Amino acid sequence: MSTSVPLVVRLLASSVSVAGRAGKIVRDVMSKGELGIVEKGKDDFQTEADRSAQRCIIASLTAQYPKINIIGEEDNPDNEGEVCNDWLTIDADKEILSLECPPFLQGVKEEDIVVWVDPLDGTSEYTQGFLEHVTVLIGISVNEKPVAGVIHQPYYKTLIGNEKMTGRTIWGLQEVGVGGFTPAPPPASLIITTTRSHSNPLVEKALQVMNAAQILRVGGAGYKVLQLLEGLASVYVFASPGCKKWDTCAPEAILNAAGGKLTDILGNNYKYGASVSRPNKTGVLAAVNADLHDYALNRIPQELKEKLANK
Ligand SMILES: Nc1ncnc2c1ncn2[C@@H]1O[C@H](COP(=O)(O)O)[C@@H](O)[C@H]1OP(=O)(O)O
Ligand SMILES: [Mg+2]
Ligand SMILES: [Mg+2]
Ligand SMILES: [Mg+2]
Repeated sequence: MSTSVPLVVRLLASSVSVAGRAGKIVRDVMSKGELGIVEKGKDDFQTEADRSAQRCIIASLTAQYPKINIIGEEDNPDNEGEVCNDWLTIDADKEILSLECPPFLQGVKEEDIVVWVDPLDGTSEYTQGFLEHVTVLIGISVNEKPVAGVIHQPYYKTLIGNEKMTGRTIWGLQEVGVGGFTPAPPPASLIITTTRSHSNPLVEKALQVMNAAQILRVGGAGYKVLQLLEGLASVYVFASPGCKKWDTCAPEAILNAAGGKLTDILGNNYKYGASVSRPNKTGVLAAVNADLHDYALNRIPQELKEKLANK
């Protein structure tokens, strides 16, 4: 790999490759049928796929970028341990390596970067068989801001010619754009996407006030942001704590690169430095463009915003 390629671009290229490898681990665990489910908390599960995919991603990125702070969702004592060679992925996606690095990211050093890893987003859906909702998320932040990211969808199916392909990888880089799929314009009417497995009265209240033509209930922050990018929905509303920094870093970076916006329910940006608290306490509000984001933000009653802020 050429070292003349700026660090952020190399890291994104490596992340695209390793996300695909992690996606294969996610499929392999499911085909073996031994999910090894552990309950971390209420409505909060971990499987062998979450654990193994995270070990693969963290070991592979650490081997290549030893000084980058990489934070994964799973509290996994094996993270530091040996990882089989078959999981170590040091390839880098060629298409990404050839991207022009935006000037503001050219001088970035390993010490300036925090990578947020969600090895399997949509674990509830994974255990219940809603496999297309499952994604692998790798978000790259620089000086607390999400600047690049990868959403890999291990169960996405396409036909290319006569060949069946499984899995796809969507990426985004600020000031460059997005790739790995064809973005589509927003739907003509207001279609909202939201949680299917973590709802509560506040979440429902925030949906009621939107006056939406349709509400889609699907799993995972990654999958919902993909729905925005593909023109299946225009706004993602989740007025509840529950998501964490690894859920939103990659989706936010990709959505930004496509001209969209992701904030909390009060309209404030989350920060992604290593010392921030993990939970996104004040929810998620994302939209395909600033106008729709403004519309949704203005619809949410002040009282609901305060309830969430004071939780
Ligand atoms: N109450 C919660 N407990 C644990 N994880 C949550 C909770 N709410 C949201 N999440 C995480 O945020 C993602 C998006 O939320 P939702 O699917 O409900 O819209 C979930 O897939 C889950 O990520 P993960 O599956 O990686 O643990
Ligand atoms: Mg989880
Ligand atoms: Mg997640
Ligand atoms: Mg997860």
